[in-house]
Amino acid sequence: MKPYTLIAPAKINLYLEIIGDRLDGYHELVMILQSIELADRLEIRPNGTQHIRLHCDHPQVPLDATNLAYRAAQLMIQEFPTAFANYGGIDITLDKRIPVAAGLAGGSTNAAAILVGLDLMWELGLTLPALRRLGEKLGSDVPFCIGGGTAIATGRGEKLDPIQDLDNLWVVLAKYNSIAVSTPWAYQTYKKQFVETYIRDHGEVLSRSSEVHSGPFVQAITQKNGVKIGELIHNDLEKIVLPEYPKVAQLRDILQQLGGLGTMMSGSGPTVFTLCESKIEAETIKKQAKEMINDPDLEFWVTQLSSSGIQVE
Ligand SMILES: C[C@](O)(CO)[C@H](O)COP(=O)(O)OP(=O)(O)OC[C@H]1O[C@@H](n2ccc(N)nc2=O)[C@H](O)[C@@H]1O
Ligand SMILES: Nc1ncnc2c1ncn2[C@@H]1O[C@H](COP(=O)(O)OP(=O)(O)OP(=O)(O)O)[C@@H](O)[C@H]1O
Repeated sequence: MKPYTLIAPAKINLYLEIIGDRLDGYHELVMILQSIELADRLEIRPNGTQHIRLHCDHPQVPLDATNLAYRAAQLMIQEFPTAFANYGGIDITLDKRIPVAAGLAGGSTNAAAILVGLDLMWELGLTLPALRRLGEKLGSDVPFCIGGGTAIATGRGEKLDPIQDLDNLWVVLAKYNSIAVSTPWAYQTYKKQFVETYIRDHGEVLSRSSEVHSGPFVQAITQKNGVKIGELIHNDLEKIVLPEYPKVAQLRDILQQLGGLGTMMSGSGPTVFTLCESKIEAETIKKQAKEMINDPDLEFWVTQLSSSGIQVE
């Protein structure tokens, strides 16, 4: 049986609005999710044992059952015991290029790659909706990561509506190596600061329609209007993460001053991105920011928006 190599792209959030509280402890969201070309590579091969073995030399990546790629393989074994009995265990080798705990869905895209890879290796013939339903069990960002591209995500992030792909723009990403943000912490703090206060003040749970500008945002994407997109990017979690991490707030300010179409934190952070019209513009902003901040802890990437989800090499 042949091994498979999977390309698992990261995502950025172009838009993240928290519109409500949910009984299951999650938040109701309206998001625009966007794949980027920065990607991890995962190789899966049958190992002739009854076990999942994960190999990765990145110091921040766990190798046990807390790894989302490992959990995705466990889920496939549980859902398809006959295929597992026929094909046996797998070795997963993860080449981690997406920064960890960065707001770029690194773990989620790895999980998505394992679902897609085992579907192929075990010849299951699962449809995209079926793969996405499996992905939901692993995390809110996983369903998006399977198909990637540009999508409107609602619910807790798992309900997806595709929109026109926005693959003509470039992006500069910047992240302090020593700063990692926990997604549960960001949402729990949001809940304490905004949702619970709302309940206290209004006597009812927070539930609003998308108040900011997701409608105009979708229109700007359809028109491929980079300037408008840059003006309308929005992330409610910035209200939580930026005050807690002043270095990230300062990085965001500096990148914003340097130009591009728009600058924002991705997801629960702490990665900050600037959207650009061209690669040259992105490289220039990266160079200037590097000179201005001059901190070896700060890492930059220049990459392009992508219309791809998980790809088989
Ligand atoms: C920040 C984003 O990455 C933006 O795309 C996502 O909203 C989070 O996606 P994710 O990491 O796949 O999230 P999950 O693994 O499903 O949940 C992690 C934690 O985030 C919180 N969470 C997540 C999604 C959501 N709609 N509401 C939440 O409150 C919950 O506390 C949950 O325990
Ligand atoms: N395959 C994986 N790759 C990276 N981290 C993983 C993986 N599996 C589990 N983890 C753990 O999950 C934590 C969050 O890592 P991840 O890179 O997925 O965060 P993130 O990009 O902020 O996620 P999201 O954007 O979906 O909220 C890490 O601190 C790490 O311990």
